Amino acid sequence: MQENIRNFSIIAHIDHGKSTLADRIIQECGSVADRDMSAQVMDTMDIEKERGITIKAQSVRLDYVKDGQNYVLNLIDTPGHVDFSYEVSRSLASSDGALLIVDSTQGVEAQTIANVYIAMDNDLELLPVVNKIDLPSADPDRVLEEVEEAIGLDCTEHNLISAKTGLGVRDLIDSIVDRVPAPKGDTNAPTKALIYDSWFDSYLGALALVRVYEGSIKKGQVVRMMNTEHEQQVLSLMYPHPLKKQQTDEIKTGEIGIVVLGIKTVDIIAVGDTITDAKNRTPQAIDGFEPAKPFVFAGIYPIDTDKFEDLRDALDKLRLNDSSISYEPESSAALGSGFRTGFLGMLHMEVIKERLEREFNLDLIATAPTVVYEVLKVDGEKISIQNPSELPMPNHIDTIFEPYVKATILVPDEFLGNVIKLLNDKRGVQNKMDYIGKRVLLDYDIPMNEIVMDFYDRLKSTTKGYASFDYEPIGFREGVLQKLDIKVAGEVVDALSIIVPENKALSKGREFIKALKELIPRQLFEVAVQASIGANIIARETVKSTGKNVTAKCYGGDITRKRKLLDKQKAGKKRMKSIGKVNVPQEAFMAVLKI
Ligand SMILES: Nc1nc2c(ncn2[C@@H]2O[C@H](COP(=O)(O)OP(=O)(O)OP(=O)(O)O)[C@@H](O)[C@H]2O)c(=O)[nH]1
Repeated sequence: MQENIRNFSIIAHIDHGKSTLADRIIQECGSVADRDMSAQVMDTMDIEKERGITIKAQSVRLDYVKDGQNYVLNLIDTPGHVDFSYEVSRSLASSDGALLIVDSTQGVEAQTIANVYIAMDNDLELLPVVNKIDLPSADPDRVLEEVEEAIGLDCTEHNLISAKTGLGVRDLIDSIVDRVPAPKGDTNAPTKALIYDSWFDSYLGALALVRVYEGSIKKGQVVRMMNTEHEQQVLSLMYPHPLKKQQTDEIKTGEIGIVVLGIKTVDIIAVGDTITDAKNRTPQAIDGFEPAKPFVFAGIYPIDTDKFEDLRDALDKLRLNDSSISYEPESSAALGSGFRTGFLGMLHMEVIKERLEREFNLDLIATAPTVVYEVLKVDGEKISIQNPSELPMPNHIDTIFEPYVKATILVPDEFLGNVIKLLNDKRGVQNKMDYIGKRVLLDYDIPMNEIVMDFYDRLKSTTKGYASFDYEPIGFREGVLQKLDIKVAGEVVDALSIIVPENKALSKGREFIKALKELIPRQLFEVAVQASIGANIIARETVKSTGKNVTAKCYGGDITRKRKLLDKQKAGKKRMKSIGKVNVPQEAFMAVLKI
C-alpha cells in the first residue's frame, strides 16, 4: 500500500558510515541472513570493497514491521566522494527523505554541507543522525550544535547511533517510518516513472532503475522513454536487492524497481528520462537532470600499439555501465594511437584506468589529466579544447576561458593561514568566510585546473588531514593562459604539453623539467629535456648517459644469463613508452601534477 512505503537515502561526508549503516539496516530488517552478511553488501564492485568506497549508488527494497503494520522501505545508498556527487543528486531525486549522517568524532564536513543543499533542493525530509557514538571521543552534543549552526537544520528530534554495534539502529528505522512522508501520486493516472540509474547486465541487457510517480509499470506493457522517444516492451520487473532480486509483475505508484527491456545498450535508457505508456501517455515528463558531464580529460594509450582495438572494446564495454565516460580516438606523435577520455574527476579516472588494466588485461599509459578550455579565436570561431596540444597558435587566439569551481572548505582555525595561502597560490578568489565553533567555513571560486593539479593532497598535508573539501562547477571565466611545451631529445612530446597561467609559465616550466629529469631513466646517450613557450626555450636540463650497455658485461659466453638480463630490461620497459629513442616512464606523464 502506497501509504506504507518509505523512500529514503543516506547522505554523509566520506567515511562517516553510510555503507556500514546501510548494512545494519538491511540486517535489522532480516533481509540478508546473518551468514550471508559480508561487510558492505551494498558495495558490489571489487574496487569498491578494496578501497572501502562507494562508487555506484545502490538501492534495496526491505520489509519492516512496526506496531503490527507492514512497511516497505526503499533504501538508496549514495557515494560520498565528490567525483560521484552526480549519483547523490539522482538518488535524492527519487527519495522522499534522507538520513543525514554525521560522525560524532568529526562533526560537519564539507560534503555534509554540499549534500544537504542537494537534499534541500529536492524538498526532502532530513533526519539528523549522529553516528559512531560507541567511540570514546564521541561528542554528539557538539556535533548536533554544529549541524544547527552550519546548516540551520532543527535537531530537536535526532537519532544517536552506532552503525557498527547496531546501537540505536532499530529506533532510527522507527523514526524513518514516522517521519519520512509516504510517496504521493495518482495510482490511476498514466504511467510516469523516473529513470534514476541504469546499468548493463551481461544476461539481461540494459536495466533501468526507476521510481514510479504515477500509475504503474506492468510486465508486458509497451513503454515509451519520453526523451529518447524509444518504445519497448517490458520483459520483466524486479525489486532491487544486492543479493536476491525479487521478480514482480507490477511496480506501483511510489515504488522503486528494476525494469528489464532487453536492450543491448544503456544509451536508450538515459538517466533522468521519464518512462510512460506508449499509447496512454502522461502529458508532461518529469523534470530530469542534466546528463553527467565529464570534467577531466586525459589521453589513454596502450603501451603495446597493437592493443588499440582491444582498448576500444574495453572502453565500449565499460561504457555500457557508466555512461559518464566519454572517449574518442586521438593520436599523439609521441604515444601513437589511443583515446582522449573524459571522466567525472580524478578518482573516477583512477578507477576506470585500474578497471581497464585489471578486467581487460591491458597495459596503459595515461597522460596528465586536464580540464576543458574554451577558446575564442580571432576569426570569431569558438572552440573547445580537451587536449593542451590542440591549443591554436597564440596569434590565432583572442581569449581563452577556463572552467571554475565553487569550493567549500572546512578547516580548524589553527590551519586557516596555511589554507588561505594555498588557495591564493591556486588563484582562488574568496567569497565568504564563517566561523562554526572553532572551525572556519571557506567559500572560494578557483580555476578547476588547479583542483585537478594536486590540490587535495596539498590541502590534506598543510592541515594534517583536518580539512575537508567539496566543489561544484560554476562555469567558465577568462584566463590569462599559455601553452608550455616539453621537448625530450629535441622532439616536442605533445602528450606532455600543458596550459599554464602566463605569470607562472617560467617557474612551472623549470619545475616540470626538473621533475622529468629525475624520472627519465639514464639512456645510452645524453638526453636534453627542455621547456618552451612558442619558439622560446625557457629552461633546460640534461639526463646524463649510462655510457654502457647492461648486456655488455656478460662477455658473449653465457647466453642464458644474457637472456635473463634482457628479460629484466623488457619487464622494466613495460611501463615505458619510447619517444624517439628515449624511454619515458608513466610517472613522467603525471609529473606535472606535482609541480
Ligand atoms: N567505531 C565505529 N566505526 C564505524 C561506525 N560506523 C562506521 N564505522 C567505520 O567507519 C569507516 C567508514 O565507514 P563506511 O560505512 O565505509 O563509510 P561511508 O560513509 O559509507 O564511506 P564511503 O562509502 O566511502 O562514502 C569504516 O571503517 C567503518 O567500519 C560506528 O558506528 N562506530
